[in-house]
Amino acid sequence: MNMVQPRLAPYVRRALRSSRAFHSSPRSYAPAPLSVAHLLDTPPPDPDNVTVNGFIRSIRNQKQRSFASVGDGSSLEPLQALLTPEQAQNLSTGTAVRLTGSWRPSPNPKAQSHELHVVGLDILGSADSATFPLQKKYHSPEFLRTIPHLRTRTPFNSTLLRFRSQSIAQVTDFFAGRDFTQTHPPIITSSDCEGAGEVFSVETAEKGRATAESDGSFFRSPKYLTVSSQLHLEALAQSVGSVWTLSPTFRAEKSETARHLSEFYMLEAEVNFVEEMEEVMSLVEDMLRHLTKGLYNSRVGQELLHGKRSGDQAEEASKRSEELERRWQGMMSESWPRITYTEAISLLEPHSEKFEHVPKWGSGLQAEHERFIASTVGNGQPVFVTNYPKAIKPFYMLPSSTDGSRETVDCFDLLVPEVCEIVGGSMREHRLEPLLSSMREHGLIPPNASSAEDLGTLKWYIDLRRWGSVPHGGFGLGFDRLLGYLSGVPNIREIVTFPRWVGRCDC
Ligand SMILES: NC(=O)C[C@H](N)C(=O)O
Repeated sequence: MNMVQPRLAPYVRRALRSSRAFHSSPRSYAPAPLSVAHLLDTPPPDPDNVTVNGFIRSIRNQKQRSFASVGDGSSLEPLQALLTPEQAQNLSTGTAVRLTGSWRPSPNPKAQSHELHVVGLDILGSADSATFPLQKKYHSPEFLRTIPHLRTRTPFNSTLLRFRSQSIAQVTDFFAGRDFTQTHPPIITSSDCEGAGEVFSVETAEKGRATAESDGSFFRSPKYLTVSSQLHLEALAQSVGSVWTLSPTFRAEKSETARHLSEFYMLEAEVNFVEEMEEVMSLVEDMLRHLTKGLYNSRVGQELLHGKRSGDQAEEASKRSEELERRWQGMMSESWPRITYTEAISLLEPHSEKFEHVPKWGSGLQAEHERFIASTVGNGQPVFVTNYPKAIKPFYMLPSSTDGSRETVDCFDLLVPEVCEIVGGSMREHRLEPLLSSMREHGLIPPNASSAEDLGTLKWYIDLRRWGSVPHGGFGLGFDRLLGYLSGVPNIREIVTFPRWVGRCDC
C-alpha cells in the first residue's frame, strides 16, 4: 500500500533533519550516571557497570579497605562505597567524585542492602578537610545558620529542598485540576495591603532631585516590597475567575521568633463569584489535604516522616515520627473543626491564669491562645477560627451579620499546634460605598474624599468595585510555616534557604 507522505513545512523539515543529526552523532559508551536515590530504590540496568556522581559525606579507613559514605542530595540516606586504601587516599568529607563500579549485595544488609565496589574513581572537586566547615558530626541548627551557602549540602537540609519542590508540584497539580490560573503579581507595590505599617521601602542607592511632580525617588513616590499579593490577585480574579500565586512576601516585623521571617513565601488564592466563606475554607482544606496526601505518597515525604536525621537518638527519632504521623494524618483527615472567634474567647477565658495576655473579646488572639485552641479543639486536626472583630482586621474584609450585635467580619485563620496560624483568609468587601466607608474608618482616605486624587494609592483597587464587582474571597498560606509544621522543624529559619530576619541578611 502506498503511504501518503505528509507535506511538511520547511521549518519542520529543518527541525527533523537536525534532530536526526543529533541522534546519529557518535555516542559515548560510558554508562549514564545514576542518582543515589535511583540506585537505592531500583536495581541498576547493568549492576557491573554503574556510575554515580556525588560528594563524600564521610570516609572510614581500615587496613585492607576503606568505606565511603556518598550522597548527591537525591536521598537522605547515602550509599556505601567500598574502596581500596589507595583509592581513598585523597578523599575527605566534601570531595566531589565520580565513581564507577559494581553494585553488590552488602554483607551487612541491616545497615544497607547493597554497596558499590569501586573500580574507577575521578576526583572532580577536592575539598580541604582542614577548612571545610561541614564535618562528619552533628552540627547544631544555630551553627548551620551561620553558613547558609553550605548548609543545604547536609543530608537533611538538602532533603528539605526536595520537600519544598515536591510541595510546589503538589499545589500546582491541585490548582491546575480546579482550573485556577497561576499568576505573577508584582513585588514592588504602592500600598500596604494589610495596613499594619510593616512595609520595607524600595529606593535606589542615590535619590534624585525633588520636583513638583516627583519627590525625587525612582518611581516618583514611595514604593514598598509587597506584604501580600491579595489586592492584585483580586484584580486578576476579576479577569479569569480563580487565581493563585506562590510569591515572595516581605514584612518588616521586628519579631525574633521561630515563626517570623522578613522574607517568606506566601501561597495566595482568590476566587470570584463565591458567596459563602465556607466555600473558601473548604478550598483551603481540600488544597492542604491534596498536598499532604501527595507528599505522604512521595519518597521525600516518607524520608521526612521516618528517615534518620543527623544526631538522632533512637527514642527521640521514633517520638518524632509518631508526632509527624499525627500531624500528617490530621491534615489528611476530613471535616476540620470550625469555631468562631467569640467561641474561642469563651474557651480561653476559664483558663486566663495560664496566659501571659488575658484573653478578651476585642483583642487579637496571641500565639499562646492560638496554641491552646489548636491543641484542645483540634485533636490533631487543624482548626478554623472565624469572624474576628471588625476593629482588629484590615479594611478590605466583608462585615458579617452572623454574630449578634458585636461587629465582626467574614474572615478566618487556620491554626495548627505549635506553629499556630498558617492561613488567613476572608470574604472581601465587594460593594463600592461600604468599601469607601471602611477605608475612611481605617484612615486610608480622608473623611470627605471626593476627587480621584483623594483616593490616593488605592484608587485602582476602589475602581475594581465600579465595574462588574461580584462577591469574592481568598486566602494566604504561610508556605514556609506549613513546611516547618509538616517536617517537624521547629524554627522557620531552617526551612528557608537564606533566611532573613531583623538584623540578619548576610549572604
Ligand atoms: N491573601 C490573603 O488573604 C492574605 C492576607 N492578605 C494576609 O496577608 O494575611
